[in-house]
Amino acid sequence: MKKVGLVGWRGMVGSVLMQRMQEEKDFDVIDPVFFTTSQAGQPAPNFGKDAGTLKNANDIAELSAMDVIISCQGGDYTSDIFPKLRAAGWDGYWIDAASTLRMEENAVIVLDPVNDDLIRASLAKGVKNYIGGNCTNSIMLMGMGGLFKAGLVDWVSSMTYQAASGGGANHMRELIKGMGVVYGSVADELATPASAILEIDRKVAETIRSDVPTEFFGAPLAGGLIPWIDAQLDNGQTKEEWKGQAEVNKILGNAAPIPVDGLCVRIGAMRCHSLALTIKLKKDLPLAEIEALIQSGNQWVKWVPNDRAVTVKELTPASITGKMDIGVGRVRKLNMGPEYISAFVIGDQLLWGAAEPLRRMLRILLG
Ligand SMILES: NC(=O)C1=CN([C@@H]2O[C@H](COP(=O)(O)OP(=O)(O)OC[C@H]3O[C@@H](n4cnc5c(N)ncnc54)[C@H](OP(=O)(O)O)[C@@H]3O)[C@@H](O)[C@H]2O)C=CC1
Ligand SMILES: N[C@@H](CC(=O)OP(=O)(O)O)C(=O)O
Repeated sequence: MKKVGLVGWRGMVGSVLMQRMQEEKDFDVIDPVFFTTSQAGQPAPNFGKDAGTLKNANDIAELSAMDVIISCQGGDYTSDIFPKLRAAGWDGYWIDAASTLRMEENAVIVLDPVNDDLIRASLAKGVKNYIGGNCTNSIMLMGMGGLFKAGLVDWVSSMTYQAASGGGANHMRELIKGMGVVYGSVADELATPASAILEIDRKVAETIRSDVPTEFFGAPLAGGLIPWIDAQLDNGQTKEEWKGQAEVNKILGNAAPIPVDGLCVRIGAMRCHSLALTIKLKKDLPLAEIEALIQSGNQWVKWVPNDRAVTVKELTPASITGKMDIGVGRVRKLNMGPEYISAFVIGDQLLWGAAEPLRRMLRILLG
């Protein structure tokens, strides 16, 4: 059995990965070794198999004994440890959730329902680094992969609605605390049906401006939104927006890049990222044909007809959270012309957006 080192297993992405690996019985077919940067020597978790004690995640010799390492520990860890490991001659497979290595020439961004061919060709060529994609891009491609595969996409404008979990566990907690603070500011008035709505609104606005916690997001998210995600680039894009075109085209292995751009916005959802897409197709196709192509993308596409009742029930974070489904709906032709379509794509950003592509890459390696 292959020795698989797991780093970052107790973090948020790592915990979802452990949950999925248990569900899919991945631990039955590996020899797991758990690493930590802070708890070395303590008992390792037991996911159906005794794994002894936690090893030091900064110990290059311990890491070098692994056939495969999966890291969900974050970009700083990757930047520090990965070069040292390779410099020490380690030749195993590195699977990572962090963005650090994604655009490196010797790394593949993994999303096998979309780029299985590229992954297998890279394995055959001896590539050893397999990196999970940005959550928003992975969800978009899981939803619209059928159209990309058919070579029909001329360009994509991608406007996103990204959940708090994209920032990490503390950001999710801050969102919930903020919701509580907002509610608390008008709890008495809400209990009194006769109270004036404009007074409630005034108090809520004042609370959002001054009392909602902003330590992690830097701005109030509860009852609002933040139209900026990640670092500022010189060209006016955010880093999150830059990743759209760069990563999507790398995942697809495109020699001629398809333009992908738009604005990324943080909203008060817990762990579902959504995208409102405008897609320019290369030709005018009947809507039924476009719908069939999208549905054929992969088995996780959950097609939602462009109908009010089913859309408000099925194409929402409430419906999609915690599931492997990628919801795709609101598909229709736009006024701009017959080649222009809209689509709304939604997925759990901790599943397909982070953990799932990593465990599926491990399965590909195990054969
Ligand atoms: N959040 C997201 O949506 C996505 C994240 N990623 C990548 O994954 C990386 C990890 O993200 P995320 O899982 O959110 O990070 P977390 O902050 O939840 O976990 C990272 C590490 O923090 C340490 N840690 C310290 N205190 C605790 C605690 N109380 N509970 C659990 N862990 C603790 C653990 O390491 P130790 O055991 O060594 O102390 C853990 O492995 C990111 O940096 C990013 O590169 C990728 C895609 C999406
Ligand atoms: N930046 C994403 C989450 C994330 O971790 O992305 P990446 O893996 O590209 O750093 C978000 O905030 O929603």
